Amino acid sequence: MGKTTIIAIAGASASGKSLFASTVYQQLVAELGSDGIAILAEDAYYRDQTHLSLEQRQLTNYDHPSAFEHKLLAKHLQQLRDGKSIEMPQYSYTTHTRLAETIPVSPGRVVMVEGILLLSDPELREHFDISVFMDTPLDICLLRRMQRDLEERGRSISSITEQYQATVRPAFFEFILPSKQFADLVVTRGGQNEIAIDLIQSKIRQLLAE
Ligand SMILES: Nc1ncnc2c1ncn2[C@@H]1O[C@H](COP(=O)(O)OP(=O)(O)O)[C@@H](O)[C@H]1O
Ligand SMILES: Nc1ccn([C@@H]2O[C@H](COP(=O)(O)O)[C@@H](O)[C@H]2O)c(=O)n1
Repeated sequence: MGKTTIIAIAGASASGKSLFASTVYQQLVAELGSDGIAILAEDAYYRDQTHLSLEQRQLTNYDHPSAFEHKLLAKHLQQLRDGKSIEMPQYSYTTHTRLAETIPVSPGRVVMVEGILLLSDPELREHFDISVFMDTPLDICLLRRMQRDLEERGRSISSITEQYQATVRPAFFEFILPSKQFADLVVTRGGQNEIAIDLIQSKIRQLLAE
């Protein structure tokens, strides 16, 4: 196998990171097959909290770097680069814990990883060959997050608004926005930016052809 390229996709919560990553992935997989290209989620590396009660887990700040096991993510990225398979954790936003089952991820020529704090961690940044920042207006992110958290993450309007004001918005200004300077490509209009999707896909095709 040739050299591995690791592409990070960062940005605010609900800025469209996973939609962007999966759009790029699905179109390429249709052309190239699933060998050679893999997607990881930073959210899968939220710390396991099974030792805490549900009430205690609800008090965790999920927008602070300390909520993530970035060292494990860094180790997994290095293993994929070294041509080794990894077992990616799975995470539940309902119980705020890791699931017992992991997902095997085979090494590929291209690894995409998406998450809010990827570019804010200097050690993680060392692993990225290409960094993308989704620059979606924060009010749009909030609207999308509300709808998603209500429909998919079992949250109430009051818990969404409390969490947003207590941790999500402050962390955006403290950690996420300052990390934009480390991006090679800043993407506006998220998953609807077909030019940006095309650019990343062309780069990936070029890498896979080398
Ligand atoms: N350009 C867009 N137009 C409409 N809805 C979008 C767009 N981008 C993302 N969404 C929706 O917003 C929500 C959050 O998007 P997602 O990609 O999961 O964000 P992130 O991974 O950054 O948290 C999802 O429900 C997704 O379908
Ligand atoms: N138990 C958890 C874990 C995380 N969150 C929120 O998820 C956001 C990151 O995921 P995105 O898909 O939105 O990028 C982050 O802002 C956390 O607040 C949560 O609510 N509960």
